[in-house]
Amino acid sequence: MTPELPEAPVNYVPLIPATSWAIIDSTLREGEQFARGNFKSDDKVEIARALDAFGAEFIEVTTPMVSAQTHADILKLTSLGLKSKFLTHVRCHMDDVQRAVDTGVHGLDLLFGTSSFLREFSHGKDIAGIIASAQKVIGWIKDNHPELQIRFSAEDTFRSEEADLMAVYRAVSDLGVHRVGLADTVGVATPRQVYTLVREVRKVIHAECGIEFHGHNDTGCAVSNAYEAVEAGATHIDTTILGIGERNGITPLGGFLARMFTFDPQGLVEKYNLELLPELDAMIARMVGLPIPWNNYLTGEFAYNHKAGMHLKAIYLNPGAYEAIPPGAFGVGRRIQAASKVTGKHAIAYKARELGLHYGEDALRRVTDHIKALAEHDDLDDEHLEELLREWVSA
Ligand SMILES: CC(=O)SCCNC(=O)CCNC(=O)[C@H](O)C(C)(C)COP(=O)(O)OP(=O)(O)OC[C@H]1O[C@@H](n2cnc3c(N)ncnc32)[C@H](O)[C@@H]1OP(=O)(O)O
Ligand SMILES: O=C(O)CCC(=O)C(=O)O
Ligand SMILES: [Mg+2]
Repeated sequence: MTPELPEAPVNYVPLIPATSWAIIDSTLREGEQFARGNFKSDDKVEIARALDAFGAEFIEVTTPMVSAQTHADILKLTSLGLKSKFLTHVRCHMDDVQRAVDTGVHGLDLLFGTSSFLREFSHGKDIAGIIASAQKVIGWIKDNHPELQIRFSAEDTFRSEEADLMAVYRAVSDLGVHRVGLADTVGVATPRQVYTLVREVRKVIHAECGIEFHGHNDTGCAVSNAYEAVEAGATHIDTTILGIGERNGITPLGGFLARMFTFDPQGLVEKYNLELLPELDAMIARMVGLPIPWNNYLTGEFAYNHKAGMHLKAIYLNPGAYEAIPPGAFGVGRRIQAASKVTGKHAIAYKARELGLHYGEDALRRVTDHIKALAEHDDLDDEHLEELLREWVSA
């Protein structure tokens, strides 16, 4: 139990219990499609182990069709004996599926683009052709590998005709898939669209069928859309560490968990080793050769930086005044930036007390104003602040 966790009121029932959804982390699939996502075999093992330690329920890996090395890497990953279940993302094609079934994965994530863009420019099949391929491929898997979980996703869902989508989802549900996927492939969906469509899809699939959401971040809605999907009844959310993926990526693991934490903190603590998130983010930043963005959810350098005097007064009394999520729950700390021009007397008094110094009201006002004036163009560093507080206490 994380000590800083906010206490839930007695008889509190979480609005969205963490038990209602699972993570499919796709750092090893969508993440490989990121501009700098060129993971070596050892990197893949490190990522899989880290996700497993974190508690990710599923890890999605690239299709073995990519290369002989990728095929060998999947075999290696699935033989690690991890608790996380591996899924491989394959085209709805017999060659791909036959190559994938013996890789030791728990399931196959099939997809077919259903929008007019992808029907015309990607694979050239109409809706009837997509359904016919799905029947052939899913039928073969069911007959030959009934142990495998099957998911079927309509790629570019949110630019597809609703009637087409419903026909496809109904057909694959009738074929007995375990999950259907909605993919916001170009990141164009709004939260309301996601909510509405998930509800509609729920009506045409069988009762046991899960619903997965995969959302790109082109218009900045990847986290909100994943949240709306869950609120509407989605059972699985695709994430990647730091959100890496095609173009500007997908729902980031940290961002999604930050969102969901606010509904059921205890549930998240029970499911995941949340305090490992900084290590996960740092690991991927290192592998892709980029810094963690300064404003990254939870783990960005300034995600828990407090500066303004009005904030600092309250933060010292109760950090919850200006923090939705206690940083300790995710293994990060807060930063108090007390010696800037926007500081106030309460923050300065706290800093002084930390040094064992006590200021009367007038002296506190004077030293605060002096610090604010000195910091007009740049903050004072800790050393300078301490020196000044010691000097002015007797002045
Ligand atoms: C939105 C997404 O992220 S979808 C996932 C994207 N992931 C990948 O592309 C995985 C990495 N890809 C690869 O290594 C290669 O593209 C491979 C091995 C899959 C295929 O390589 P190639 O045979 O050289 O084909 P190429 O990539 O140029 O073209 C894509 C082919 O897939 C077909 N295709 C596209 N979508 C699907 C689908 N859902 N199901 C079946 N076939 C499909 C296209 O029709 C095209 O085949 P064609 O040449 O017979 O028309
Ligand atoms: O298979 C899926 O559901 C998602 C595929 C994908 O990466 C996308 O559509 O952006
Ligand atoms: Mg994608």
